[in-house]
Amino acid sequence: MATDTRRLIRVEALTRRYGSRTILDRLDLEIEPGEFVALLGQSGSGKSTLLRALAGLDGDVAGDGLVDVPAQVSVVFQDARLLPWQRVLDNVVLGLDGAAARGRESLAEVGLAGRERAWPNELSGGEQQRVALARSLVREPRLLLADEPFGALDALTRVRMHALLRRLVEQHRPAVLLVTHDVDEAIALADRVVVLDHGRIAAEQRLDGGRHTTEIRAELLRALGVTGEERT
Ligand SMILES: Nc1ncnc2c1ncn2[C@@H]1O[C@H](COP(=O)(O)OP(=O)(O)OP(=O)(O)O)[C@@H](O)[C@H]1O
Repeated sequence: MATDTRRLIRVEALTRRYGSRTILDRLDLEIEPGEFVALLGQSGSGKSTLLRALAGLDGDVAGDGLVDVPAQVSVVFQDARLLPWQRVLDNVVLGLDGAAARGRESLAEVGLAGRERAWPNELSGGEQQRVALARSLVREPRLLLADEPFGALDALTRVRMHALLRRLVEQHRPAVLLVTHDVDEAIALADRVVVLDHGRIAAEQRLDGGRHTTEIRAELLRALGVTGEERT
């Protein structure tokens, strides 16, 4: 059988403009199947714009370039975006016919077995994000896009969610693009960290165990424009 050498996700010379402002500037990015890429960048650097482009959620935005992504893409946002009038299980399998059993399995995977019939407002913020993850994973995405999914959670819940996400990704092996403000979160979770600056890639670091993470962290912070004095 011929080896499929295609890259799973390919962005080439991607440009996006809002009015006269160029937000993404001839950006190139490739993500391998199953690779976990974290995207860092100062506020306004274009992270969410890139994610929206990959999700196909920016239909009427001006720009050009190539976006080549697989058909099965799931997106998780900072807020869980559950439908308040649908029970937890119905939120997970929304739009999928005959998927209740798979939905239950997904809920069990995120630690919410037994909460299928709860209403979203009966769940904590962290639990709602678990439901959002279950909703994504039940669709078996080849690409999982996550825009600061843990940004609104407390530190302890965030650490738990990191472990959960790592486990789910190991099991389901989607490629992941995670937008985050948190350098340590990026280092903890990703195979590769990419820093965006004014819509271009300013730095890239692989977490393949070859180098010490303190060194990688310092380089990422430098690329983010954090001065030595500000570093902790
Ligand atoms: N719909 C829009 N109309 C006009 N300008 C927009 C729109 N969406 C985003 N922008 C602008 O594009 C720039 C990049 O926004 P984007 O949300 O991609 O940045 P970001 O890196 O995700 O920032 P943050 O970390 O603060 O979420 C910002 O300056 C923003 O004001």
